[in-house]
Amino acid sequence: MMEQKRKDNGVAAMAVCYEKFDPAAYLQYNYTPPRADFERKDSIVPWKLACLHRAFTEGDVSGELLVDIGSGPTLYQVLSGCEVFNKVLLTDFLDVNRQELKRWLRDEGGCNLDWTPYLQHVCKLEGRRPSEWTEKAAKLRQVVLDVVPIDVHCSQPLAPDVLPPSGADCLVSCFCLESVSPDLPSFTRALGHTRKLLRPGGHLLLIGALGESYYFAGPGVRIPVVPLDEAQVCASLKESGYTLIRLEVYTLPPDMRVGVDDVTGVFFLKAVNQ
Ligand SMILES: C[S@@+](CC[C@H](N)C(=O)[O-])C[C@H]1O[C@@H](n2cnc3c(N)ncnc32)[C@H](O)[C@@H]1O
Ligand SMILES: O=[N+]([O-])c1ccc2c(c1)CN[C@@H](CO)C2
Repeated sequence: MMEQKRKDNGVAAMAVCYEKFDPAAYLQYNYTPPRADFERKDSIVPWKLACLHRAFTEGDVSGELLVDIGSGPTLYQVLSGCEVFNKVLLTDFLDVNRQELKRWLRDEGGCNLDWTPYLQHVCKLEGRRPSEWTEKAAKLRQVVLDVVPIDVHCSQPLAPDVLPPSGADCLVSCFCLESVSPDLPSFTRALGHTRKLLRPGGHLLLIGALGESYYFAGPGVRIPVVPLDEAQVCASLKESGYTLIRLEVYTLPPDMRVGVDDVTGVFFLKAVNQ
């Protein structure tokens, strides 16, 4: 009884932290230069986009439905996947983030970040002209089904009727699980909960923070993070029932450490549910 209460308290405390999450600040901190500088070979966001582009297009990932776990206020994570899947479901715990994404999807203006450079960069990765970013934006708006609530700490993270009985064909999740879990066992349990959303043989594309113990999601909004190393990520992946295909690591150069967190590295992994 005490153990369950301890788990519940940790998750509840994390939810309180997220009440102050500021999408505009978060986007400013992490998705503008230098971390998102498309002219720099060593910038973090182009590295992430290259990992995702390769993973979605190297031939083993296929199906109808791609689900993004913990989308936040960002779209970069599905810019390659929207060309491979004809249905994309975005998810987040917070309504402020779901509303940010819906504003972009409705093309009504008022978004807190201009995604054009991202769309142009991914067009280039696809061998297309950057000017085709408008077609890519239209494609993304066409394939996104909805932006729905999610809680990865629930054994059923999504509402019952959201997914088809067969589940998703592919999951993508970026900087979510380690940023919402009070400790490593909770991170591993959340990974296991997400696996239940994925069909057998489906793929997981996971991006996350290494060595990070906190990040700022707004002025004075300090959110604790489970500090992970590669070995822990691989152990949690195996314990939750996934089979690792590939793990890649980006180590932050000093000028990518901009004071909004203490992250030391970023991992990208591709895994399969079998
Ligand atoms: C660090 S942000 C990551 C956002 C985005 N995926 C990215 O790549 O930048 C973590 C996200 O997890 C969401 N979140 C918080 N608690 C959650 C929970 N219990 N289940 C799922 N997502 C949660 C937050 O609302 C936030 O959008
Ligand atoms: O450099 N980046 O592209 C980037 C993007 C998002 C995030 C980080 C770094 C590090 N902190 C996490 C929250 O735990 C969020």
